[in-house]
Amino acid sequence: MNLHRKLQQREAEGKPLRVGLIGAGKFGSMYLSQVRRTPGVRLVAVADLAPPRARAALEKVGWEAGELNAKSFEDGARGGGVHLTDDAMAMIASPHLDIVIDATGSPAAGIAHVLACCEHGKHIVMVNVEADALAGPLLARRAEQAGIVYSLAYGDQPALICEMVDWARAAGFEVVAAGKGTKYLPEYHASTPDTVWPYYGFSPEMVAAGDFNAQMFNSFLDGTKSAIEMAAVSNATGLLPAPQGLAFPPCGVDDLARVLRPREEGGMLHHRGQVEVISSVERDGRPVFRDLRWGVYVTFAADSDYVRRCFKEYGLVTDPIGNTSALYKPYHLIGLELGISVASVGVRGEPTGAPIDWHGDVVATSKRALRAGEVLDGEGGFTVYGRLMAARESVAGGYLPLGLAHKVKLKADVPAGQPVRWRDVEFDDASQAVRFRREMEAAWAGQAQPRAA
Ligand SMILES: NC(=O)c1ccc[n+]([C@@H]2O[C@H](COP(=O)([O-])OP(=O)(O)OC[C@H]3O[C@@H](n4cnc5c(N)ncnc54)[C@H](O)[C@@H]3O)[C@@H](O)[C@H]2O)c1
Ligand SMILES: N[C@@H](CCO)C(=O)O
Repeated sequence: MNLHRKLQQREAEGKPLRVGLIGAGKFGSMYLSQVRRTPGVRLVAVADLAPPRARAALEKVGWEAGELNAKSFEDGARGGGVHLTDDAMAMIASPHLDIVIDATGSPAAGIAHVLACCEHGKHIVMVNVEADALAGPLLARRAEQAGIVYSLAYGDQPALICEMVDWARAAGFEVVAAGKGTKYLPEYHASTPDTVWPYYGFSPEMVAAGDFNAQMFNSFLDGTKSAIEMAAVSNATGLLPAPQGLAFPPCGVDDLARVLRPREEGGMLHHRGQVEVISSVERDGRPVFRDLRWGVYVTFAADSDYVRRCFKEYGLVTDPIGNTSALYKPYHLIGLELGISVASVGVRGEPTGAPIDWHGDVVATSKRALRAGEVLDGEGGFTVYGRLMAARESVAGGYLPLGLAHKVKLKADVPAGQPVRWRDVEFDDASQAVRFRREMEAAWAGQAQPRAA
């Protein structure tokens, strides 16, 4: 690991990485708290729909009011403080920064931001995994053509999983499964922003003292974020979802190698090389022993007597036959560790994970019986949750991607628990996000995508 040394060099040479953040919410705030302590990185500007909220976020995490008065992007780049703006597009177009971070969570805005980064030659760190799940494979292709780096965001679980998958493969292991932990019960699929906090485990005092968006956090709970994240991992690693989507098996860290292996070997996987999310609670609500609620894992195979023996000699926890083992990371640090992506992109020119093909998709699925005339309200809302599906199944079924289930009116009733189809909604053909997604569907239509065996 030499990122810190390279950043120090940048600092010493007076050539800091010049960074602009879009979206100063919870994730953005966590990054803002760390960037001021990071050598070799200069925060030039923050763009948010509400600049006063951005100012409040910066001050809350320790910035002095006097550090927030840069008059322009140029002023910010020269060290005159941070420039606050509501104009993300102007920030991306500015020649005074090198790396843009999208931490808005808005799929349509994310697509627009990446395309603007391509146009203006800015690297993009995509915290906005909602946009990545909607159109990441084509966005990454566009970024490559434009000569910029498109990177998943370290600190969120997908990039941490990509790192573990890369570790295993680069060390010569076959990856059997990879994924993350979360708190899951089947009833959470119907959760709404009104019911999220007790399920999530936050007391009213914690909610009152924090800076949380109830709809965003509900998307972490109702299965949507898990589906989005596993679509991102699938597209970035080639690991495929099971045909039924995510099964959320309850599993503790000592059981990873036993549970996350194929069914025919005694585990629960549909196939080798699968993405899966494990639950920190048993189906009856009891806590799982040594759960991985906040973490990520990879299971990998030995595939030779010699390596199986090494696993034993060096104390690895394995499945009963000693062929599969696991590594895990107990936590993800959200925006607090986003600097790893910024540094990797800025000093190495390498993403911390990026889509390489289109395998996984997230389909809008009704939380309850929906009636024609109702308006869908996107990730974590009252009407739909996201279900992971193979991209080929999603396209063949004509299903509506979750990232487009925003402010669209239903033309038909949808029974509870069913995927919504494109033909069930009135969508705006002229919108950039709809056009871009349609373009991705067309671009991949003729390509043979691998099918889970
Ligand atoms: N909160 C978490 O714990 C967490 C964890 C992992 C990943 N994330 C990811 O971080 C991203 C943001 O989540 P959050 O919880 O910080 O949400 P949030 O609602 O707290 O913050 C989003 C911010 O972006 C701003 N914004 C929205 N659209 C914008 C636009 N078009 N232009 C400029 N600003 C815009 C909003 O005003 C808001 O301040 C999402 O992609 C989410 O998946 C969040
Ligand atoms: N991914 C986390 C939330 C924030 O990353 C979860 O599943 O609860």
